Amino acid sequence: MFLKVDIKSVCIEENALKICEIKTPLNIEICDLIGCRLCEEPPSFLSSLFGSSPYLSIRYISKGENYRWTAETVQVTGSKEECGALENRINDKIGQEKNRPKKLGVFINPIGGNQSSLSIYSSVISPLFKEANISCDVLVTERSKHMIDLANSFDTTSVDGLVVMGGDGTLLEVFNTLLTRVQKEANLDYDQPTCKLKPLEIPIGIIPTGTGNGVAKGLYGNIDVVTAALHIIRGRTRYNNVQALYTGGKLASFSSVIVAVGLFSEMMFHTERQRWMKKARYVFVPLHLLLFKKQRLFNAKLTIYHKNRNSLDGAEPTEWEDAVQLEGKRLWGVVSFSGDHTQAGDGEGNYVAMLRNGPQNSDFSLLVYSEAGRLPFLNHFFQLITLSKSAFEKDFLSAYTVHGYKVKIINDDEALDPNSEEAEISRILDVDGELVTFEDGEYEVWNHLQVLKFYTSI
Ligand SMILES: Nc1ncnc2c1ncn2[C@@H]1O[C@H](COP(=O)(O)OP(=O)(O)OP(=O)(O)O)[C@@H](O)[C@H]1O
Repeated sequence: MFLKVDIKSVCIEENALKICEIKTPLNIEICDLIGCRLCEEPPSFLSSLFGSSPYLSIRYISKGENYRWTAETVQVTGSKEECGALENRINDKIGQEKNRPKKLGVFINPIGGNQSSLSIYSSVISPLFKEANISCDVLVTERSKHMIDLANSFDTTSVDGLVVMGGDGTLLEVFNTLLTRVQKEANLDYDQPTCKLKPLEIPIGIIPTGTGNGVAKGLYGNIDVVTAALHIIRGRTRYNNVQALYTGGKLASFSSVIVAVGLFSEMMFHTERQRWMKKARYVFVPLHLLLFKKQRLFNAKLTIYHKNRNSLDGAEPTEWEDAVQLEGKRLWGVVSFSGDHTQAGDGEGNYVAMLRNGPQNSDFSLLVYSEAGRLPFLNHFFQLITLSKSAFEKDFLSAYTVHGYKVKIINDDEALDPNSEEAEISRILDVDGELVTFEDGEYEVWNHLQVLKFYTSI
């Protein structure tokens, strides 16, 4: 929306900028102002005769349906002195918004999703950050895993926050590196699942330009890049939980979306090999596997941990209960994802509910799949993507809310050539869309509360 008003219809109050004498008066909260600047009409014949007319361009956040935010403009006309005075008052007010970042480290994966991160940064994100008076240190990856080096050598004390442009995989590389570094610096025994981790204090924002953008959906309610940038500009933050994966007695990775073995890791393995298909591989590979390939079932011992029910309310529990042990059942997959599936309803916004309620709740969702018909599974798969409640009510699926769990694969196929593709697939996990190998057929996943701080206002 573009609005042109006279300076006399604008007034600033304690918490809001008001624009009256228009059809629908505007009440813009100070925290929703992006920035303002004094401009002059470009020189013309008339301006050379009568002098140029200055105006103040005020940019603000407008909140639409489905959590979609846009950047709008009010053009205020008046004398140069009046406009200059209003500009100073607005900028003073914005300056009092203490949460707002002034300098950001921007980490860009140029090949994620549609490979459009760089052009989105220069045409959309950088101009918005400039309007908000935010300066940026920009780092762009040149190869796979380069983000880990970039994050590792980045001085996080030189900025107020970080911005990741890419998908869940890029975000994972950044926070895996930084969160692990924090634990090392604090000298914590972070390879122990019950070790209380130190939070990563620097806030992270995500501009969703990957293929899988699950975290952004949970933080902003959609994967619109402008909405994401406006959340970052506003500067409000929230701590989120992470899952931590342990194998071979060590911490192997954190995760903010999904840890999966079986059908989902097999899908990710083949998806990675078809990168040339770009985004289409995320449709083609799952369909091909589900419709034409034999289901790879496996035996596993699964141990589920709940919070110790004897622990005092609110106190961090120090012991854990073995609640369920599933053994001897032929499984197709074991999948955990951050957030609580019982918050699922109908529609995209549920990602928000799932993650928003997460930090107070120490549990996360675990799905255990047994053999399923192809079509019922496909139906489930698409319901799962939209987080529909009915996705979790299937006879081939057991859904739990857990604090941690352990999987021990019981390999009954001794004849498997250890160098074969089959064997390779049986040793990998899908962690936020990245492939991670686990050792001796065994791994554990535990939830860690409020250790990552994200820019979000919802
Ligand atoms: N410049 C680069 N060249 C090649 N690979 C890169 C580059 N930068 C990052 N990567 C790799 O991209 C992957 C992360 O991609 P991300 O998940 O952010 O986007 P995506 O489109 O969702 O991912 P993917 O294409 O893997 O599904 C990581 O494996 C990372 O190592």
